[in-house]
Amino acid sequence: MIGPVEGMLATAVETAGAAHLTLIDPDSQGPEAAGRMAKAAAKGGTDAIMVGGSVGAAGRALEDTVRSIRAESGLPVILFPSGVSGLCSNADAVFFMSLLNSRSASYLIENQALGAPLVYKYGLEPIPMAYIIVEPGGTVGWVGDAKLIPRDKPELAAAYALAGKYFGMRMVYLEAGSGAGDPVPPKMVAATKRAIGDALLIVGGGIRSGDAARRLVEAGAEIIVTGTGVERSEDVEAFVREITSAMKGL
Ligand SMILES: CC(C)=CCC/C(C)=C/CC/C(C)=C/CC/C(C)=C/COP(=O)(O)OP(=O)(O)O
Ligand SMILES: O=P(O)(O)OC[C@@H](O)CO
Ligand SMILES: [Mg+2]
Repeated sequence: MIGPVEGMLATAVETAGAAHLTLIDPDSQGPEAAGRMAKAAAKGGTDAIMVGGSVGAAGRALEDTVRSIRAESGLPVILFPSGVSGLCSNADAVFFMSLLNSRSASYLIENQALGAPLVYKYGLEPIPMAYIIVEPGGTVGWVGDAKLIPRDKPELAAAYALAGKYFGMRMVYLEAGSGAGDPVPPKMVAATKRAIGDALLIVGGGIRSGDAARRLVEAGAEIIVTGTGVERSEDVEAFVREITSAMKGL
């Protein structure tokens, strides 16, 4: 069943051609700074805030960060958990993902099995998502024990993505890893989108400019994620505006 946050993202994609998500890692700054970043990102045209990190995004810092972001930005918060400990009760939704190219049962199904009762108890909206990590993969590739998709093998990304769609996942996330030197190649994005049809394609990792975001959306990406660029920019509103104005309404 499609919930309100997923519905909002689908509508944003329908009306503007693409949506933008800002990733905030609770381990990178305190709750107040996270709230300020989210507020500026909202002014810059981001559609929702993802909260997570591969290491240390848990407990009180996670909850306080989510609270501050919701209060300051008024945007929905989607958890992007590295495991069960990345869940908390005061967010709106969770990317309920399986890392399809992991070698570890822990990231394929175990965290999800242990987390599912909490998602239910907390009343979080689960958004079923296939998570696929492409070279270079960064910290998340290592932590998630991923058999990284080679950058010159778009057909492998497309095959994993189609498997996810056949499992019923309505979103596919192609991830190059936070801070990647280059984003996922546009050819891989195009091949993946061709394979998954009406499932929504999210692309993230190493996207630092409006041009890069536009190239990915032209190739078939529907949701663009930026994390490091937002964390590092002096003027978050201007940075997010550069990305969103380049990729929306094409
Ligand atoms: C659905 C539930 C309960 C768990 C899913 C568990 C899975 C499949 C996790 C995938 C592997 C993993 C470690 C994901 C982490 C996702 C994430 C928050 C990545 C980005 O973090 P950043 O903070 O940008 O990167 P750094 O860690 O490099 O800072
Ligand atoms: O930090 P960046 O490189 O923007 O990557 C964001 C996201 O894809 C990481 O999960
Ligand atoms: Mg981080």
